[in-house]
Amino acid sequence: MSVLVVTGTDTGVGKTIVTAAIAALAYDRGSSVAVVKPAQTGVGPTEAGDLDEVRRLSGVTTTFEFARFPDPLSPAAAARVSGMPPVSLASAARRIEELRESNQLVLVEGAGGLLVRFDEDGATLADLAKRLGAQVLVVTRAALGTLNHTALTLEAMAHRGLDLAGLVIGEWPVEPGLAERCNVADLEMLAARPLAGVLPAGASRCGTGALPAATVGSGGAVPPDRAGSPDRAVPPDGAGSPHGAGSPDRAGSPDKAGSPDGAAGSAVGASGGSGVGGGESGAPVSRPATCADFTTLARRSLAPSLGGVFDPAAFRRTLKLTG
Ligand SMILES: Nc1ncnc2c1ncn2[C@@H]1O[C@H](COP(=O)(O)OP(=O)(O)OP(=O)(O)O)[C@@H](O)[C@H]1O
Ligand SMILES: C[C@H](N)[C@H](N)CCCCCC(=O)O
Ligand SMILES: [Mg+2]
Repeated sequence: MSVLVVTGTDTGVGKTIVTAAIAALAYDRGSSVAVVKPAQTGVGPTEAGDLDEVRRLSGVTTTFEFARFPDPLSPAAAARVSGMPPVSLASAARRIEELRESNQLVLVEGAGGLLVRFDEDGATLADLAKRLGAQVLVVTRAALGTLNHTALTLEAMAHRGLDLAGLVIGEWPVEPGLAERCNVADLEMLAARPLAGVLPAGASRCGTGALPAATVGSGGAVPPDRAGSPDRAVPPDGAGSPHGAGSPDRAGSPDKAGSPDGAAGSAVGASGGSGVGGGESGAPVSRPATCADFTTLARRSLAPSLGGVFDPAAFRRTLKLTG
């Protein structure tokens, strides 16, 4: 149904954890969700990639990595160096369109920022989003330097007629300094809208016994019944939370288009291996505590447009910001 492209102002800004958070919330409310990483670079054939992290945190197992290149480079450069063929934008778009037919939400995580190249012809994630007619979510940093990177990304999107789904801060520090605090209002000014989410630092430690303190959303969350904003980027399909955090969960996803990660020409094994959602048809499986914790955190950290209850105005009040 919907495709949401997740980009960032840079590599390492938290696209993967934000993708996992959106996936967790969609899954929790009963949506069929697929997550695609068209090109994974910087990890070897047997190493964990971004989709392993998505599976670990969200419990979503319908994940697809179209190509993997070992060198930590842009997909175009990594393909060139490895001698492997680059990712074809046309074929990536085709496969995502197929997934869209059988899933209520398809999340597509880029590599690095919006204009990083997939191939020698200069195809980018922006081209993929355009071809798919997908909204683009921009993950950004909180720290000094983010205003320029964010402005450049948003300007490039506007130039290409791409629709902004929202701006999310990927990692909000436990002790924000002056720049981080001031940047909240300035980022909202650049996006011409409130933040669509703020993930707290340490969010990826879910499941390691070190869930971060509720630095975001505590006292800022709006009641769950507000989670029906008309301008939501993620469709409000499904009623209630059939996969409620910690509750018995769905059986394996019968609605997958093709087979999950690793099965379609990828060298990547299905190393998610947690058994989440992987039960025999009809047999409920439990959602591990990692995903329950992470889903709770995701709900507090993402705005209603992304399925959560994060309230940017309350967040600003908590920071004692006026902007
Ligand atoms: N909110 C957060 N809490 C804890 N760690 C975080 C958070 N956001 C990002 N990180 C960490 O920062 C690093 C980079 O983040 P991440 O891998 O999500 O970046 P990315 O934008 O997905 O980069 P890439 O372009 O490689 O896909 C990771 O080690 C991740 O665990
Ligand atoms: C290896 C890294 N983690 C990403 N997967 C790829 C980032 C490419 C960035 C290219 C660039 O903007 O210079
Ligand atoms: Mg990533």
